[in-house]
Amino acid sequence: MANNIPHTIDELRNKLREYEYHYHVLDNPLVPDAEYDRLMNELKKIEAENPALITVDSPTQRVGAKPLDGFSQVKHKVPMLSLDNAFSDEELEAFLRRITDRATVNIANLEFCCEPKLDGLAVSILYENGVLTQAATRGDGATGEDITANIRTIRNIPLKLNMANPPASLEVRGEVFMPQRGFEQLNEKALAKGEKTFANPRNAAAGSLRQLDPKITSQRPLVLNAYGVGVYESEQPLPDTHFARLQWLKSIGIPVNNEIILAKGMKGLLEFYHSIAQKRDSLGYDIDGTVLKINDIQLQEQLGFISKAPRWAIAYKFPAQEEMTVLNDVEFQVGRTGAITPVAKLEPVFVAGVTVSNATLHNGDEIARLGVCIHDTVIIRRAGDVIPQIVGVVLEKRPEFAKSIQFPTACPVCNSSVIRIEGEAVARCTGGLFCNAQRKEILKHFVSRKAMDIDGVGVKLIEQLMEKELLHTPADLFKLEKETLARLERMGEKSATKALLSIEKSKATTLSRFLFALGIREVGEATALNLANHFGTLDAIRQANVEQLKEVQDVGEVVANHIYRFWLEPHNIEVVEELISLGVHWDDVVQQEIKDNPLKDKNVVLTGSLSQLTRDQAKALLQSFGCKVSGSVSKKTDFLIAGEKAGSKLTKAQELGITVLSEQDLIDLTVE
Ligand SMILES: NC(=O)c1ccc[n+]([C@@H]2O[C@H](COP(=O)([O-])OP(=O)(O)OC[C@H]3O[C@@H](n4cnc5c(N)ncnc54)[C@H](O)[C@@H]3O)[C@@H](O)[C@H]2O)c1
Ligand SMILES: [Zn+2]
Repeated sequence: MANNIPHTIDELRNKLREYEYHYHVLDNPLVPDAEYDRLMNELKKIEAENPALITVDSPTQRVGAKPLDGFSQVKHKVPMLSLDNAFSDEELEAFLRRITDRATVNIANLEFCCEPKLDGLAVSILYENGVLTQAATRGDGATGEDITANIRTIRNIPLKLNMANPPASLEVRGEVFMPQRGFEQLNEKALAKGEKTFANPRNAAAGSLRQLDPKITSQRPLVLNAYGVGVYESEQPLPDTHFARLQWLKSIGIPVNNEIILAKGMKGLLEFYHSIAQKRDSLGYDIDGTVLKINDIQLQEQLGFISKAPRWAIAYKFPAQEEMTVLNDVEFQVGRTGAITPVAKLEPVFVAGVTVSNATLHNGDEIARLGVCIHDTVIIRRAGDVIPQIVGVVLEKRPEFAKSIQFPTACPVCNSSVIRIEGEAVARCTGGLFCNAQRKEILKHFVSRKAMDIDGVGVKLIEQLMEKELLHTPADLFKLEKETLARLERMGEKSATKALLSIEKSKATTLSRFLFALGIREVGEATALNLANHFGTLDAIRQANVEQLKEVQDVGEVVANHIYRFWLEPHNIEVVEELISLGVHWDDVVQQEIKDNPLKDKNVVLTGSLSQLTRDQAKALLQSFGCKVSGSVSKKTDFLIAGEKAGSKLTKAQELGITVLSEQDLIDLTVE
């Protein structure tokens, strides 16, 4: 066994170095911090038990990582250190005990400056004679990267100190981080452009600050909070407590965090820790714990440093928000609107205080973006009240038997086909009228006032009937019998009669109400009316292709596709035909006769931007004169109406020799 230790230690150290490189240098961690911390603790334990094995280059003895090649290097005059960690009250007590071992103080009265531990990256900013002249990352603590140009782009960092007699040099130390809102917006933009997103705000901040092109940094929402002073040269001495120094920094224009307070003894430290933990979700920026520092600078100096951290401060950390676990399977759930959501079935894991065994994967794009497979080890993030999410895959742990995730082509609930309309992230079950997952919403909508207007059938009754398996599709409503209804809870003879009467009455309806009642996605009342007026009969609507559907006012590509797909699903047709055979009827819409005019029956295309009419107004105007308005220019096109900045359609029309009219021409034609 003993022989095994050096081997284990080497492996451990190499693993830690690899993780540090990816985290500190590439800003792209391979594993969650919790995993890194576990390995680090293990190494510390082995080294504590075998002090002879400690080497100067062990990860326990060093800070961060070497600076990246692309940047010039900055040597820190005063080393930039790390912090010792505590993860429990016992570890915090041990820290306090180490202080009393070295200094005669009464802990109960010892004052600490208590600060949130901001989750970004440490920077050093040098002001010479009041002017910002240099900025650097922490790097390996001795040497950092020159990021002066990038730091100058951060709005809350003054380029000049706000004071009369500035010190010859003042090195401000602090954390640059990205507030959550900015992080979300940045990721949304990246997603929209199909670019890589950041797993968390810390990576986003580090990746944004360590850019070779400061223009990119300037577009990133970064913020500085200062937490200390490094080099200081001036005739004026600095205040003699840490807290007073922070106040002074604030007074000369350097931003300092507002949550910082003074507290005494173990009790005071714990109170701060718990109150900040409570506020954590509402701060608007990520913190991963508290930093507790002895306030008296003289005592700080007396205590000094151990290898890579001061003895007078500790980071008391919160439980990790990111953990890793195995993705056992993916289940596809069908929502009330037919949206199909992949749900990750996880090996249960404890994250930020709760056991997590499910996480949302959102949609097919998200699965592709993550590149996640079943049996992968994944990184789970649970921040605040947000549903746990998979933010990354630990590729080095992918087993050979990992298998890719197949998005279903048929609905897992009703077996209707699943489609995804171009430009939409969500895939949906098309069996709207038939699908059990969607039936409650569909039925509620079907009976509603502006649809079939069945006022004797409310939500409670629908729920009861569904529970008793008496109601699956809207057609079942028309098969209900009085005895069945009367036997239901809170129903009785009278309500049953009333329900049946209003069901009977609803059979005489209009085409537009019926269309609206079918609950086709994005077909609201107005669209249903336009469809009915345009096509006149249900059969005509059923037979229309996407191009023909797009001729209807207010119907664009997406809506046309929803309507078209609805009729492609045989289950929907079954229900509609059943409704009709059960007696639902309407009069076909009589289409108005349009008087002869130069525009009647012409094929017209609109392009460019109009100044007097909106697109929809122009379309409606043309239709009222009997035009067919379509989206693309072809040989069949009679007129092209071209507004400002018309592009390829105009060129094509000119090539085909098609008459081109201006917006004014159109108005003149229609006024006469
Ligand atoms: N996931 C990985 O692969 C991986 C690899 C390496 C390191 N890490 C993580 O990095 C951390 C270790 O890095 P570290 O050495 O920078 O230590 P640290 O982040 O735990 O603590 C030191 C840092 O805290 C920051 N800080 C925030 N608020 C502060 C305040 N008010 N006062 C003083 N400092 C404040 C400073 O940037 C300082 O450099 C751990 O959380 C570890 O899990 C993760
Ligand atoms: Zn379905």
